[in-house]
Amino acid sequence: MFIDLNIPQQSNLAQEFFLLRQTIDYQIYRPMQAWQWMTQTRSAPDQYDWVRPEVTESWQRCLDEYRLPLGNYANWDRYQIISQPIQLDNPSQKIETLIKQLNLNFHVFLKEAGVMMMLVAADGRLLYALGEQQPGSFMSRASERGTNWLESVLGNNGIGTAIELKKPVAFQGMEHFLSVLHPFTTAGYPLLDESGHLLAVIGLVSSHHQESMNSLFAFLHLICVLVNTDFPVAKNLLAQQRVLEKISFRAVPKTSGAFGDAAVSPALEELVKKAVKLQQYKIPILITGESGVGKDHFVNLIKKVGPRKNTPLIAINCASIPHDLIESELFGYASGSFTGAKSTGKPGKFMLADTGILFLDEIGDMSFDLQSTLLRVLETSEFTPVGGNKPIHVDVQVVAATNVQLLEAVEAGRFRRDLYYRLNGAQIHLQPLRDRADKKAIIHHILQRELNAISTEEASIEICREVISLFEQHPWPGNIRQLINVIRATLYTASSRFITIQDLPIDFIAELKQQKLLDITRSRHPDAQDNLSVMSLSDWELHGIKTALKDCDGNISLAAKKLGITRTTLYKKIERFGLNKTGDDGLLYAAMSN
Ligand SMILES: Nc1ncnc2c1ncn2[C@@H]1O[C@H](COP(=O)(O)OP(=O)(O)OP(=O)(O)O)[C@@H](O)[C@H]1O
Repeated sequence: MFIDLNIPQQSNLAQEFFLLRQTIDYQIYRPMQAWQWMTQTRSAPDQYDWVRPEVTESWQRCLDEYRLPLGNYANWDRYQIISQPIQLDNPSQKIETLIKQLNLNFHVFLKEAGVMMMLVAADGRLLYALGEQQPGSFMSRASERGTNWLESVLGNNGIGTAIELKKPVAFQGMEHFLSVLHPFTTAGYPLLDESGHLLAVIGLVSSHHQESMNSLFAFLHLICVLVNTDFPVAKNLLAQQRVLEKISFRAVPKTSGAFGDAAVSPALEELVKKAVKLQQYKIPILITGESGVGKDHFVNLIKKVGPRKNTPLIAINCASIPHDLIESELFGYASGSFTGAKSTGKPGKFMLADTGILFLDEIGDMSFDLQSTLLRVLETSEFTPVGGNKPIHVDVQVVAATNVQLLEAVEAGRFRRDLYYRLNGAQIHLQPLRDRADKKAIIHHILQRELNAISTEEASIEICREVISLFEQHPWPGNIRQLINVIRATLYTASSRFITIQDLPIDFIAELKQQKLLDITRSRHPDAQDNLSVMSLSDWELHGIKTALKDCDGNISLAAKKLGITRTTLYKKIERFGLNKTGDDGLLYAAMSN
């Protein structure tokens, strides 16, 4: 089998790489000091301006959990090649075959670039390595089949840490715990099965560590995208990637239960059950909750599964009935009762709802004088059509809904107290989406539903995890209605079948920024490159400080907190970089004394 290098859409690659870079960019980079400090103090530095948190955390594991020795030597006594045969399950065997195939296409590049590509089993043992190494060197031994790359043996490294964290990760130079890896950059990309179970890791090791982490990661990513395009098993596995923010949602076969395609979590189901019971005793139900939480939708659900499921559901929007038509709308009229009336007469909503449910939507917005008319009928279940002379008795289940605080309206004299108690036989409150324990489940359900609606059999639409995570964090002031609108606007106007932040509607992006869920750089177009990756270390530091000061409007305390350093340290750095004179961006930081 020859693998056709069918490179996916460039725009997707650019977007994914942009997302990836965000995870490996430093604010300030000073691993040498950090490493020396760690070897002297036997503790990982917790100041974020030294090394990235991933580095600190992995060093901490090396110290506390694996108790690796410190110093200028590798953990040779535990570094070993495990000789017993490596049993691979089926998917890993397929991946190994694939990597061998990729060798046909990459070996020249690997050789020229001094990069080793490795396939490592989930237990940390190396299965296969491509690329040439100097005989007798550390790397030539570490690339033998069976070599154990786990963190507990070689300290943090792209491969072992990817196994530990089950996410793509890279380390360069002195970010490695063991000095034997200091001359290298290591990167690893885990392949997971659909349930998140680790199958193997594809790793790269480069001997040119300076500034090479980004390009190594990009190359690794390219390999994995190629795996993804031509390898059905891996396609599903890679779909689960977290840092690559790859597929999290794709269309699945449609299923429909008692509630159709509604998002019904156990909590909502409980409320439906309660409402069904209330209907059995014909107790008026008052549904409350913010706009868009699904009050209307809820009424449809309780009709679907309640005792009145085969009877009419008649809805009245109490806020919009014209005042002079209210009586005829509600009670109907007898033939010829007024000019313009139909000669046959017309049944009103109460009549139409007989034996079924009468839904009084937006009851809190009903005008005060109409409230007494309504109260009268609710009390007797009887009404007389306009122009008629015989009262009519009806059997209706009354359900009202409002997003107004009705009790407050009662206190303020805008809503009749007696009507309030008449409607409020029992109250069902639908919480705003942001407060619901089942918020994520609802979001996921609706995403899935909308994806199903738009995906075709041939082509699925996929949504990157970062977008989903923003959805999960957003407070959704417009509740489920807003959620549906944003999802639809995103899906229907997306530039490709892989949805990223760039596809979100502009007004929603603005809302995310306002909520501080998205910073400006995260929503920038992926093609907007900057030169951050080729800055010197002190440029990094300066850049980090300036950015923090700007973000915090010059507030020293906040900026120091953001940078993870003390105010005194920040003042010193400001002085060192001459930021206490007027900066090139016109800010005089020295004037800030907070
Ligand atoms: N559980 C749910 N599953 C799927 N869709 C839902 C669910 N709840 C609400 N929706 C959808 O959310 C949107 C808003 O719901 P609905 O109109 O019922 O809200 P509301 O609380 O009545 O709003 P308002 O007070 O503004 O009238 C509708 O499109 C509805 O279909």
